[in-house]
Amino acid sequence: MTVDIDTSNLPEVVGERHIMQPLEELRVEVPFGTQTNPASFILQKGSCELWGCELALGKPYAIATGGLKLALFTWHGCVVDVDADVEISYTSDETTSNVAYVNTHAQLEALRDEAYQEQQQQDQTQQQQQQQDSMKNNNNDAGPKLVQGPRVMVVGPAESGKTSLCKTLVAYATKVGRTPLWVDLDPVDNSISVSGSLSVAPMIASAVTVESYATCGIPPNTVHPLAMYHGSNSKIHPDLFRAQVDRLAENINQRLAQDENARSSGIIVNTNGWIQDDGYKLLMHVAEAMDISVILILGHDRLYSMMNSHYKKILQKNPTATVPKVLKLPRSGGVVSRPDTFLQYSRSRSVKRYFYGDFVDPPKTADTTATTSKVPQLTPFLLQLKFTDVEIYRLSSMALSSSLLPVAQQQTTDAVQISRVDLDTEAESLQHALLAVCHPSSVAKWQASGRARDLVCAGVAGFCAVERIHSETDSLHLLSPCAGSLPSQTLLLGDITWME
Ligand SMILES: Nc1ncnc2c1ncn2[C@@H]1O[C@H](COP(=O)(O)OP(=O)(O)OP(=O)(O)O)[C@@H](O)[C@H]1O
Repeated sequence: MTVDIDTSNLPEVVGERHIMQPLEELRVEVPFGTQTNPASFILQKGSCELWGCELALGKPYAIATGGLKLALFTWHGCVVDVDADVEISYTSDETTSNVAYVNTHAQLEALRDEAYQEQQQQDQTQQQQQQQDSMKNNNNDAGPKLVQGPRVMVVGPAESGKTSLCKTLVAYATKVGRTPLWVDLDPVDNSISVSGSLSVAPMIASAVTVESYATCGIPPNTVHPLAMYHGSNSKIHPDLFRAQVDRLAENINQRLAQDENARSSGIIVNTNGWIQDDGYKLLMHVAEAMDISVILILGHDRLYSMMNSHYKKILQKNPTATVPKVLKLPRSGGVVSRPDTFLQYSRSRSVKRYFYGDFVDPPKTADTTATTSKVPQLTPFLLQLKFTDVEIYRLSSMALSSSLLPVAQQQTTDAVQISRVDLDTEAESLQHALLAVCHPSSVAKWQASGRARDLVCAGVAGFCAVERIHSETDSLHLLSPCAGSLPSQTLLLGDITWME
């Protein structure tokens, strides 16, 4: 049934106008372009949202370099203008997946409410118990059991809409005042930090914006993510991945133990699209390590059946075991696969955004002739360091295939290894490399234990990019997000390079 959308008193058309019926979605693809030719869209009437994040009426959203593949969805109908060199744009009414996602959010909300109330009751009982104990002079130090909100993991093949679903669930949750942790375990295309990392960020409503959802995940400087450097955006090292996930899970538990609102809000985990063989094992590892309570599978029957029967077997052996609920969700018909060049630009944009922030309006000055074009939000600095001032370690994995080991023997060396880069002979190979700067505390821990995983499975202080190598003066120029010396001299190297 079509509804009459009131198109009276509309402002002048900006670009192309789209009049959308309730429950329709405008799907837009814009290629990467130049900064002088930004893509913009504006909601002229009604209401609509980008992956759960509502657009403000009459506000132009400009994306400096284009490079968009997005969907604007309306519950009640709207008028949207899109001003861009669009590759393709069309309206679709096949949006049952959006309805399924909002229903999923409602079910998660019920679990969050339950967790919050249970925690309140438990705290009350605990207080009463403590009062009684103090009257009887009993010293019962057993702490209360921490009640957890839903721990959700989104899985599915590559380009099935996992990231978009995570964004939607995060946006809906923060809109109603929740503060879930958003975990991104996709080093190939990370929404929270630069690509090549595994990361987690505590989400709040102000960190969910249309501009950042349209390009990456969160606007710079709103929330402070914890990022571990996996070192590659083209492949996943299973041992390193497992070790980093375990440590992330510990960090998440520590954080949630301190923060009651975040605990009841739960976590939302985005995974990578590796679902076959070792990839499947890694997913099961994540589910166990992160104590996942709900697994959402995007349109993949085989994966659904494999996971379901895995947990059924566990329950058959031990009927009291706690296993996650496995749910299948429809995949949106709008999800598109991105060509390699698009992905490369998109990764490069996420690194550039790390150093320069978003493009924002220039500060207002009395000079009326001053430029009005957008300027980068942040200013990175160039550090010049001697080779002797830094220690650079390459991430590597020493995992031996079981076929290379004697029968029934296990590998004795730690599979997570690092090797020092000899700057006297290998400096040239660092050109444009992205380096992770380690925290002094993790460097100290690693030096005391000698275990590489103490260094690589810790959150990094930040990232630097090698701008130039001066072999004649034995020095290198690093682009750093802030002025002053680096927090530590120990840097991690993967296979990611970046140049402006
Ligand atoms: N409904 C939609 N309409 C148009 N484009 C969409 C829609 N949903 C998702 N997309 C786009 O499709 C692409 C793939 O979606 P998304 O990143 O969510 O998938 P993914 O499963 O996380 O992919 P990957 O496994 O490669 O990280 C993205 O560019 C996204 O912006």
